Amino acid sequence: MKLQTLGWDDFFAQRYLPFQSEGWFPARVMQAQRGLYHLQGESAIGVAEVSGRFGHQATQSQDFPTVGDWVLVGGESAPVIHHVLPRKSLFSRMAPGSRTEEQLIAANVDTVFLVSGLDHDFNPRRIERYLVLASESGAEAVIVLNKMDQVEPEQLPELVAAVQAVAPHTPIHPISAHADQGLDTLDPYLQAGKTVALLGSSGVGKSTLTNHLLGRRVQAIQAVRADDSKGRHTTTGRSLFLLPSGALLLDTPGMRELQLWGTEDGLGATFEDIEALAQDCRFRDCRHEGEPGCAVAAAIADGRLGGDRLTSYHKLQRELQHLARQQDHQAQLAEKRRWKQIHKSLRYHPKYNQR
Ligand SMILES: Nc1nc2c(ncn2[C@@H]2O[C@H](COP(=O)(O)OP(=O)(O)OP(=O)(O)O)[C@@H](O)[C@H]2O)c(=O)[nH]1
Ligand SMILES: [Zn+2]
Repeated sequence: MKLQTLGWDDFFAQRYLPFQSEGWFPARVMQAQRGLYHLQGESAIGVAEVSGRFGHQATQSQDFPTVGDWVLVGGESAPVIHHVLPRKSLFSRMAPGSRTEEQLIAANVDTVFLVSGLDHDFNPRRIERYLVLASESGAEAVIVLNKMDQVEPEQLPELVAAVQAVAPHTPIHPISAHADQGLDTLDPYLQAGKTVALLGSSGVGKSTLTNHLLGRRVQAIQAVRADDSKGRHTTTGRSLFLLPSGALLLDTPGMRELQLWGTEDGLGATFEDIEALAQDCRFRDCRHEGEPGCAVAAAIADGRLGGDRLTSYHKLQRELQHLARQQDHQAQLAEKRRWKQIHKSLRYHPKYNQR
C-alpha cells in the first residue's frame, strides 16, 4: 500500500528526512490499545510496541503514539516504534475517572465533521462547545446539520442562521444522511489522502453518515493479523477506514464522547466576535462583567451581539479555568512526589549516608 493512500504527504516527508539515515521507516497507527499499536506502512507491519528508550524518555501521555499518528519503525525481529512524527492535529480528552489526566484520542485529523441533528436535538450551544474542542485540536472544523428531512424547507434558513451566529467562520452543511440529501456538499473535504473524523452527541446520525460515506465498498484498512507477545491471535480493530473517494475516515469510540479539554486559546478562536469587540473595552483585562466602558456590553445593548453568546463564553471560560487550576494542582502533587523519591534515593545512597 502506498504511503500516500494512508495520508502521507509533504508535511510528514519533511519531518521524516532527519531520521531517514537511522534506517527507520514510516507507518501509520491504525489502533492503539494498552501499549500495543497496530501499524500499517508500505508493507503490512502488524502490532508493535514503543522501544525501551522511547518509554524511558516519554514523560507525558502526549509523547506516546495514538490512532492516526505517523511513527517511525525499526527492529530486526519484531517491529519497534522509535519516534512519533510531529502532528498536524491532536484530539485528547480527560481520562475517564480522572478530571485532570489527558488521554489521547486521535492525531492528524485534517477535517472534523461536527455533526448535530436539526430535529428536537437541535442545540447551537452544544455546537459552540464542539467548536472549542475542534479549534483546540488544530483540525479544520465543518458543521454538519443532519436530519434536514425533519424540518420544513422554509424553517431551514432560520436554523442555519442560528448556527451561523455561534460559528460565523465555519462552513455549515445541512444534510440528511437518511434521505441521502446534501451529502455531495461534503465531497470537497473527502479528497484522497485526507483524514476526516466525526464528532457529535449520541443519536445525531454519525453511524448513519459513516455508513453512507463508506458506501457499499466498505474497506477497512487493517494491519494484518498478528500474534501478540502472548502468542494469541489478535484481530486489529478498525479505526481507520478508506472511503471510496480515497479519504480516510477515523472512527474511534473515544472520538464520539469527547469532553472539553484544553486551554483558553481554543476559546478565543471560537469566540472571535467577542475577542474582537474586547479590543475596544476601556480596560485591557476587562472581563465583560459590568466594567465601565465595556465594548462587549455595549454591543449586547444595541443588539450587535446576543447576550446568550457572552453567557456561554463566560461559562466555558470558567470551565477551562477550573480545569487549568486542577492541572496545576496535579502538577504540583507530581512534583512533590518526584522530590520525595529523589530524597528517598539519596538517603539510601551510601555517599550521602555517611555522617
Ligand atoms: N430522519 C432522519 N433520521 C436520521 C437521519 N440520520 C440518522 N437518523 C436516525 O437517527 C437515529 C440515530 O442515528 P445513528 O446514526 O445511530 O446516530 P449516532 O450519532 O451514530 O449515535 P451513537 O451511535 O449513539 O453515537 C437512527 O434512528 C437513524 O436512523 C436523517 O438524516 N434523518
Ligand atoms: Zn469588556
